[in-house]
Amino acid sequence: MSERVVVVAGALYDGERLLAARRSAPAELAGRWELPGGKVERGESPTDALVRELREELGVDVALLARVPGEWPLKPGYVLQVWTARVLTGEPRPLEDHDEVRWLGPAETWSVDWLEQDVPAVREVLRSRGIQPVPPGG
Ligand SMILES: Nc1nc2c([nH]c(=O)n2[C@H]2C[C@H](O)[C@@H](COP(=O)(O)OP(=O)(O)OP(=O)(O)O)O2)c(=O)[nH]1
Repeated sequence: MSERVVVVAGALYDGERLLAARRSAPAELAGRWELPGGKVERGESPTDALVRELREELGVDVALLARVPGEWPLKPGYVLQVWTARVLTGEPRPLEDHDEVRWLGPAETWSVDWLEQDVPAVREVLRSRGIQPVPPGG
């Protein structure tokens, strides 16, 4: 039986602004926006994995703040878990898997083309921050 793959992602905040990252690969996801992160490796804790992924992908050291309640299905066998975080050192830049990063103020949250599977997670991130979750297109 195949194991469930946990993908961990960061909702990085700078004040009220949330960081979105545009994927450059694989082809079917390229151009769409996501919360940066990656797969938890065998023997690694989800939080260690997230700190590692954000260092590799964005060149930043982060402090994780809180787990956003819930988890969201991605492709079959994959689930997404999200933590809010803030940058301790570095300025996020796209080093791996992404070709652009953007800080989004509350009114700009839905101005990027999020991966469909990320939309409920982003909505929950906003709710956990006490921001009225205006739906995409709303
Ligand atoms: N990081 C991340 N991945 C997501 C999100 N939404 C979503 O469907 N995915 C998918 C894309 C990938 O198929 C998978 C995560 O893999 P990844 O490629 O980011 O992870 P990784 O760095 O550990 O992978 P790898 O390149 O080492 O294989 O989950 C999201 O918000 N963040």
